[in-house]
Amino acid sequence: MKKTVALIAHDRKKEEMLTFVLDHKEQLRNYDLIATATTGKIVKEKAGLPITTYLSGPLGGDQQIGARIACQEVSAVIFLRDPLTAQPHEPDITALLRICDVHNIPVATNVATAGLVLQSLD
Ligand SMILES: O=C(CO)COP(=O)(O)O
Repeated sequence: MKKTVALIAHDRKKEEMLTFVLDHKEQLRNYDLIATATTGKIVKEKAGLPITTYLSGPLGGDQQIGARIACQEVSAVIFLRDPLTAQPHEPDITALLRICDVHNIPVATNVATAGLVLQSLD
């Protein structure tokens, strides 16, 4: 069974996420990808990778992905947070990071770490 990798990026990090995905496209094909709505739409349309999307982060998407993590269904999370902008759904973001720690799931919050996490998944 394929491992599942979650991709999430805040608005000012979406371009960085797209560049990361394009740079790692062949490797990412090996995984079932899941994402919050807008991040997933960009990955699907601009990188052409199949991806399952949930709600947008502010509407509950982080919590939906968190639920999958809690069910042990996600192998790694790449979450490019915007550290310079306050988010209305900050509690959901904190909860997502917390649930990764609860279940010892690797979570990368910048592209440098994301590269290392992907390398170690194979
Ligand atoms: O807000 C997000 C994560 O907290 C991301 O949601 P979108 O991918 O829908 O922009």
